Amino acid sequence: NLEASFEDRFAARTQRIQASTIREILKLTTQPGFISFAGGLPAADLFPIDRIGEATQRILREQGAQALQYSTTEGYLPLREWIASRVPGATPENVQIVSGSQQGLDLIGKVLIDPGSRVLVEAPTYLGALSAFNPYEPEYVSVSMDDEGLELGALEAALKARPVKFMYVLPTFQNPSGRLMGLERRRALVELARKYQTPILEDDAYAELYFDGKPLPTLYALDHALGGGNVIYLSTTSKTLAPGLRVAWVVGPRPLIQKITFAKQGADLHSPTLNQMLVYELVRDGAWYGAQIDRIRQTYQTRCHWMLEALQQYMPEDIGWIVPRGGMFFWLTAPAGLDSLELLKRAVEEKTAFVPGQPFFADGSGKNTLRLSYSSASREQIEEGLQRLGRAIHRMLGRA
Ligand SMILES: Cc1ncc(COP(=O)(O)O)c(CN[C@@H](CCCC(=O)O)C(=O)O)c1O
Repeated sequence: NLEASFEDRFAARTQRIQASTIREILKLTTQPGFISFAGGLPAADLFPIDRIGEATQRILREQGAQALQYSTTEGYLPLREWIASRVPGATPENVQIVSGSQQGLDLIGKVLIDPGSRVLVEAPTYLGALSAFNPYEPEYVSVSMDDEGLELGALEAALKARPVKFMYVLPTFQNPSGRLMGLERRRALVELARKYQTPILEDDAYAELYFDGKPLPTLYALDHALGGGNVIYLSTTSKTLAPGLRVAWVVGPRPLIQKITFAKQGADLHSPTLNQMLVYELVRDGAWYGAQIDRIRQTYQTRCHWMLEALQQYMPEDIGWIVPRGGMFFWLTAPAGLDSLELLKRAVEEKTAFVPGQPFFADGSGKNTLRLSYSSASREQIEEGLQRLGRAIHRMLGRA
């Protein structure tokens, strides 16, 4: 029949389009009584719903026609000006608003990756970036990490071996490992990237979610101090306001931003006008926005501590983890033989879930790793969910 014949009609590039593991698990976890640690879902109890209602009403009252009309592809100018004012050396012409940083990843892939282009990524890296880049058929170069992030020796060897189109780096509370790259490593990385004239795509989704100490300078800022032009910076309001608004931005060299703007014209014309105006209304009040982010930081630090206690109590001793100093995730490593995909099946039987680690590795490794998110779990859910997970792991490791 005609419907079935679509199976033969798909473009060749769709061979590289697979379901997102996170999105697929998300669907699973809507069953009652299910406790999921899978999606990096920001704490819904912290969404500023009343303030968003008031601001939306005000915008519709005072600028309704503009808010509901088509608008420019580049994005709402006052918001671009606000973003540029916080990025060293940036003007609004360096800023493109995108519908979630996920769209930023897709558009950057679309304008930079040819079939066979080498794209350098961390091992592990954010699986959503791999999903965005895959249809453009890159050849990934996976580079190992130590406690601080990318190992620069391995990185230089890879850059020396063959030309790389760009490197995708998450220096601040890396997804999924939670790692934080220190200042010296950041400086050395930026210098290395300039030496090999290989642009860095810096994905800074979790920059504001630090628990202690001061935020470190972005790779973009460090590169700007050396003359600029070699870092593309991605950030989003998904973790500080609400992911459902889909408002994020790319800051980068003007020729690239212009190309992304043209690509976006062909993708969705522009990001939602009302949402951009709403985000601007919220962030322009620095006192409120700063307090909002403080609330989020304190909540995640508390939930992170609860999960750490539960891990110590319920995990077998041969399960290792990295204690994050910000962000949303614990990254667990099990004994080499344990397959976390198999573990997920047993965990789901116990009505709990996490993200198996293998989809975060471009080189197919990482079977024995898993990612847990604490950002939207209560103390009881963390306690109960980790007990369930502990039982599943003990059974798999063949212990009572
Ligand atoms: C490093 C990094 N870059 C981009 C994104 C996408 O965020 P946007 O909401 O598109 O701005 C994210 C969001 N990742 C979350 C949310 C995924 C949400 C989902 O697929 O349901 C996660 O890893 O669970 C990220 O961690």
